[in-house]
Amino acid sequence: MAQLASVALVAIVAIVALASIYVVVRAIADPLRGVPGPFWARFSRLWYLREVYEGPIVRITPNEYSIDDPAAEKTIYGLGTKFYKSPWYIASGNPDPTNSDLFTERHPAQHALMRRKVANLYSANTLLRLFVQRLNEVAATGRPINVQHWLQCYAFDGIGYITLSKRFGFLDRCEDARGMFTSLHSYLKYASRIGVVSEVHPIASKLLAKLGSGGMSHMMSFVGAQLQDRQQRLAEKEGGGTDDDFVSRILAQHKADPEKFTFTDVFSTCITNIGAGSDKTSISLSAVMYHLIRNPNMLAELRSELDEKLQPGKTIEDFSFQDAQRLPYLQACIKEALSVHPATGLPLGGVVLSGGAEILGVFFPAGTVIGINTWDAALYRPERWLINDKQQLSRIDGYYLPFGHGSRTCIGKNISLLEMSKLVPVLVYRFDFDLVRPEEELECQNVWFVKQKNINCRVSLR
Ligand code: HEM
Repeated sequence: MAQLASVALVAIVAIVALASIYVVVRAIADPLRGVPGPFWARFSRLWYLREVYEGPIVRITPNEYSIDDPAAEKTIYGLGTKFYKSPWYIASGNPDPTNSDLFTERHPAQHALMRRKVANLYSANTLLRLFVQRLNEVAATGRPINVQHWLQCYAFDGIGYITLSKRFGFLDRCEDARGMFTSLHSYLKYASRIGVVSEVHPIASKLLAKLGSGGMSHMMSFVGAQLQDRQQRLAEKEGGGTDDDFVSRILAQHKADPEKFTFTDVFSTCITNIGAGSDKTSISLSAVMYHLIRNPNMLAELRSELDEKLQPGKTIEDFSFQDAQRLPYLQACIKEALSVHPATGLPLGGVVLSGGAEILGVFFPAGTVIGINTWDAALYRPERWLINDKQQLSRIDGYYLPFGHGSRTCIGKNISLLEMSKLVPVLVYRFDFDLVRPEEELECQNVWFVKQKNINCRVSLR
C-alpha cells in the first residue's frame, strides 16, 4: 500500500514538473512574448478572472490578446470575416454543440445562416405608460428606489413583450417576483468565469443542473409555456392569418419549413432575446440616467431641447422614435453614456484565421484569440458628438463599440435604441431624480455585463 502511494506521488510530481516545464518553455518560445500584460497571463488563463490592465495590445492569457485599435474591428468582426467567436462563448450556450444559438454559434458560416433566418424579425416598436405610472406612485411616497433595478423591471417586461407579446409582470410591483433577475445573474457569473476554461463547461453545467442551480430554468419554462400557448391559439385560428408580432412571425416561419427553421431555432431565438436584450438594455438606460443625474447642466440642456421641440397640444409621451432621432442632444447623451459605460465589459474574442493576422504591426498566428474590449473609459461629455469636424467624429466613432461590430453586431440594436429614445425623454421631462448618497462613487460588478449597483434615488414629479 505504502509502495503504491509513493508511486502515485512520484507520478503526480512528474506530471506537475513536466506541465511546469511545458508552460515555461512555451512562454519563452512564444513569438508574441514581447506583448505586455500581467506576468501570470504568460503562464495561465486563471488570472483573467480578476485583473485589469491597459495598453494598445495586452496579453490576457497565454494565447489571448486584448486590442485597443478601431482599425482592428473590420479585421476581427467585419462582414464576411472568417474569424471564429472565441471558445469563451462556449460556456454561455447549451453544452450540446448541435443546439447552439445565435449568440454562441462560433462557426462564421453557420452563424451567418442562423442570422439570416431571423434578421427580418428585428426591424424595430411599449410599456411607457405602466413605467411612468409606477414612478408616479413611488414619487408620491418619497421612498428611495434603486434606479438600475427599476429599469431592469422595465427592460425585462419590454423584452418579454417584444418577443412573446406578454409581459413577465415585473412592472406590476417593480419586484423580481419570479427570481428571474437572480437566475440571469447567476447564469452570467457562470458564463463569464467558465468561459475562461470553457473545456469544463459540459461537466460544470451538468453538475450545476444536478445541484438544482440551472440559472436559466425559470426563463426557459416561462418561454416554453408561452410558445405552447401561442401555438395552440394559432392552430385554433387556422386559415384566419397570424398576429403581426415577433412570436407569430417566428412560429409562422417554423410552420412553413419546420426542417429549415426548427422548433429549437424558435425556442433559442426567444431565450437569446431575453438573455441578451434585458440586462444590457437596463444597464445602458441606467448609464444614460446616471450621467444625466450627475451632470445637472447637461440635464438642463436636454430638457430645454425637449421643451423647444415639443409641439403645442402634444405630450412628451407622443414623441415618436423618429421625433427622438431628430433631437441631437438627446442622441448625443445616449451615445455618450453607452460610450463611457458599455453594457459588456470583456473583449469580444475572435480566433485568428489560418494565415494569421497583423494588427498594430504585431503578427498573430492562426489560433490566437484576439478581441476588442467595448470599454473606452472617458469623461461623460455628450458635446463631443456634436462637432462639425468629420474627421474627428469618425475617429471617436471608431472607438464606439457598445453593440459590437460587423457580422456579429448586436441584432437587437434598433430595438434597444428605440426603447431608450422613447423612455429617456419621458423620464427627464416628468421626473427629478436625486441621489440618496451623492458623495458615493458608482459601484459596478463585471459579470460580462457591467451592472451598476448603487444608483439609489428619490424620485419626485417636476
Ligand atoms: C442597449 C442594449 C444592448 C446592448 C448594449 C447590446 C450589446 C450587444 C453586444 C456587445 C453583443 C455582442 C457582440 C459579440 O459578441 O461580438 C450583442 C449581441 C447580441 N445581442 Fe445585443 N445588446 C443590446 C440589446 C439587445 C436586444 C434588445 C436584443 C434582442 C432583442 C439583443 C440581442 C442580441 C443577440 C441575439 C446577439 C448575438 C448576435 C450575433 O452574434 O449575431 N441585444 N449585443
